[in-house]
Amino acid sequence: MTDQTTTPDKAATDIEPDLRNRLTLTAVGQTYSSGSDEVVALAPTDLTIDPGEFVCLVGPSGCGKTTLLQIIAGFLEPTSGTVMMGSTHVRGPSPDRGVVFQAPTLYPWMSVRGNVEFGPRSRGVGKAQRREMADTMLETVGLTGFGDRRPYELSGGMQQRAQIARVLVNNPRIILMDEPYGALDPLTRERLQVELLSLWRRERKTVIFVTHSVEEAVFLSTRVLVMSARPGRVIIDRRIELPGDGPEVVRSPAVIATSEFQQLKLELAEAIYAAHG
Ligand SMILES: Nc1ncnc2c1ncn2[C@@H]1O[C@H](COP(=O)(O)OP(=O)(O)OP(=O)(O)O)[C@@H](O)[C@H]1O
Repeated sequence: MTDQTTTPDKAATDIEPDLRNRLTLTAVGQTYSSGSDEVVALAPTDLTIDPGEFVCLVGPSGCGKTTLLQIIAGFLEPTSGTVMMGSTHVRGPSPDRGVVFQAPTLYPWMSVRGNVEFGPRSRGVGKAQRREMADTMLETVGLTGFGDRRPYELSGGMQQRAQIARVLVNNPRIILMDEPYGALDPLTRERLQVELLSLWRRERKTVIFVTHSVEEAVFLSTRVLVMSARPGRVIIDRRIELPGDGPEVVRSPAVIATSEFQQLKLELAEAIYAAHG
């Protein structure tokens, strides 16, 4: 399956750059069937995400966060509705939408650099160029000097950085992250959160990030979507603005101590608690 442009190519290239990277979900729903059982994981959902947004998805366990992310990634075709990336109908995975999972999925038999080179190599990029691309990305995520190591020689946090480099090297328009820091210790997690914010500022990508932590969601995002218990649907769509925010500013963990942060965290935590039903 590959993505399909539903309008002529010319129209697709004439479209405003911002709209080309806009993600639009229309009545997207998912029902899983196994035997005679049916599970409505995601109720029909309408959603628009603009380029450069940092959106966090939170909600009770089993409310369909991963399902929604997998549909946007193109790993899962929804049982109803459509996903559009600009004027292109999402019908399968694409390097345009890079995915970072909770458990790093690096190939253990390859070096770290080999893992990062994997995407460009599959696209036929020559050896010298893909090596340069990989080394640049490893530098971006703070792994200069670790390219020749095997993934198992890296710590969990370093493996997550390598995974992010492997996604970024494909220059995706959207980065989808499914609880990427869930398994990390609190200090590493905080460091990687700040690194991610700094990367997001520099690269100007759209990020969609699933987390169970309301604090993580408020700290990272420009927008939080709260989902209800099954069948999942978006019940709160909240813009996040914190003291000191600005187009070039990378938030510091110090913002967590502000009353504005704590107030937002409380508001969203209460909504999630109520969403448990
Ligand atoms: N392949 C599948 N077949 C059948 N049911 C599934 C499948 N995948 C997910 N489900 C069900 O769909 C619902 C939503 O699952 P999903 O993994 O999207 O939730 P989630 O919000 O990401 O959960 P968690 O926060 O626990 O990771 C759950 O009830 C789950 O059991």
